[in-house]
Amino acid sequence: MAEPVLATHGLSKSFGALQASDGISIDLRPGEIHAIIGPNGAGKSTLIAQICGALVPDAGRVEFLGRDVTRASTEARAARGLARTFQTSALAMEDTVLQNALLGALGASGRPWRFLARADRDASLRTRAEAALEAVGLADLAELRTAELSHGQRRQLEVAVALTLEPKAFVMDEPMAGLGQEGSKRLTGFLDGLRAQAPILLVEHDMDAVFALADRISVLVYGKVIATGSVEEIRRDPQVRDAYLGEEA
Ligand SMILES: Nc1ncnc2c1ncn2[C@@H]1O[C@H](COP(=O)(O)OP(=O)(O)OP(=O)(O)O)[C@@H](O)[C@H]1O
Repeated sequence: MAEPVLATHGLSKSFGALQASDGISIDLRPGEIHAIIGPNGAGKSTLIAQICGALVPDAGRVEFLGRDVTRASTEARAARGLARTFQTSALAMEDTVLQNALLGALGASGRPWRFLARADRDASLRTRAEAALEAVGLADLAELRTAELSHGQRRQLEVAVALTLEPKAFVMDEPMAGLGQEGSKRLTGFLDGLRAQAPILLVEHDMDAVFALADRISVLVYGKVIATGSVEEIRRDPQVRDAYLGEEA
């Protein structure tokens, strides 16, 4: 089996008496979408925060591309290719779609921010930004103000910004939230193709999307992984049905 791109080993994190992560070991393999599901308060966001570097675990390790990054900063992990997407606030709404992509490309280039004013005249940055927009299907909307994009298109733009960093793995926190049925369906189709660029660790409540996309699913309950398996294995698992899926599956 291929080496995992990203892995946690026994991650544990408490808030006072509350054990939000309880010895979590999961991995993300090349080319896959691994979905993390579980009821509200199960610890999904806490897990992602430790994987991306926003929270330091009490115990356990995070490995990315074969290296221990448990103590690395969020920025250091991002620079190595760990892309956390769907923090909509990161987009500059009054700027154009292309300017947002250029901002990502500038960040990726490591050039100082004072280059920003001239970024659109820099051929290499522009090429990188335009290629990312092309990849997510927004090339035709490059000159539009970002505020004019639909919610779904903004999420695609966030992926484009991430793509300028040439990510080795995506971590996505509820990308379908607020999209509506049509938008979710379109984004599902888009993410389906994106896994070829880099594997995706996907936290999502939308079970249609999860069942359509996931190669593997891990179920988190009270900070513990109670099951990991294929869509079929998870749908059939009596413990999972009890704890989370109920009759939905
Ligand atoms: N900074 C914090 N301080 C104290 N308790 C926290 C903190 N962050 C999270 N928690 C608690 O840890 C538990 C796990 O929360 P977390 O947000 O990780 O769950 P979640 O699975 O992402 O939930 P949701 O699906 O509602 O987003 C919850 O009981 C939450 O109240």
